[in-house]
Amino acid sequence: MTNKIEFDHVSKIFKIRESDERKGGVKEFTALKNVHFSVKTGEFLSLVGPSGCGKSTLLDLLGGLTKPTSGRILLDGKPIDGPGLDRGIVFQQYALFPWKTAKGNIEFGLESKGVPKKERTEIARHFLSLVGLSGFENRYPHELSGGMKQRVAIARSLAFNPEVLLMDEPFAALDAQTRETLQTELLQIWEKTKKTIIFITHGIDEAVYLGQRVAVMTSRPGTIKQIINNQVHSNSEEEDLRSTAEFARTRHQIWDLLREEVSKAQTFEKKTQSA
Ligand SMILES: Nc1ncnc2c1ncn2[C@@H]1O[C@H](COP(=O)(O)OP(=O)(O)OP(=O)(O)O)[C@@H](O)[C@H]1O
Repeated sequence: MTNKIEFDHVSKIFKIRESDERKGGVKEFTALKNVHFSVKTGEFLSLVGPSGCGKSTLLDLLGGLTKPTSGRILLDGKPIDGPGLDRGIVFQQYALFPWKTAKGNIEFGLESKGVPKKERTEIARHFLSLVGLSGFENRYPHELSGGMKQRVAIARSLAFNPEVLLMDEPFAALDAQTRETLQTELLQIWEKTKKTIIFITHGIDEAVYLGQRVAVMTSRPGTIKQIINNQVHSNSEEEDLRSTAEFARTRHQIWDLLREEVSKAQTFEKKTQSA
């Protein structure tokens, strides 16, 4: 398998205002430092890390929403220089147009891409069916549950046929049962569509359930601490993956890597609050 995405020694420094207004200056804040890893075509990579370690920053860079301060991010060997339809992004908040139906929300983006009306409708129906929402196409967002809205958001991203799906805690706002259902559905969608997926989460269980590999980040400045090859999927065909010994072992391994980073991040937060 070839590399779809490569982070080549990427750092990101933000300029922030001094908290002491009298100083009137600007100081630098290193959010990501020397991030270096790659993702294969068709791979599902989960990314976990303590709060504030730079997960969303990393995803924003991949989405082309911001640029690295140093280093390069390559997509199919070419540097990313802005947003593009080759990358779909799904955020925690569904960001649907409230005045458009589920189908209308999906069709809207396709319209701006110049897809003819008949084709737009077919594509919207296909992806609504893929996310289990056939029959709900004429519902407005306020008539859908949180899980359904997130399904529409996923369908909308997939409708552009992106090669890469970037997901920033997409299930974090959902209740536990809906979250588990959507995780299973996402795995099925990934198997059917063979997209390259990078999935950010706070949940270790979610990371282990979904990712073929799980990348663990350090506390700030964020960098990749370790990438675990997740064997949970290869060892079990029929059982509930979450109850296997391999799942528990991998979960434990990731928590061991994270524990120290979470405590560093908490110490930093306390220091910042008391400064
Ligand atoms: N535009 C910005 N300007 C200044 N600082 C920023 C900016 N965006 C992010 N940061 C800082 O960079 C750090 C990383 O933020 P980011 O949102 O990427 O972390 P995260 O790991 O996604 O956090 P969480 O898990 O809490 O969502 C944080 O300390 C944040 O305050």
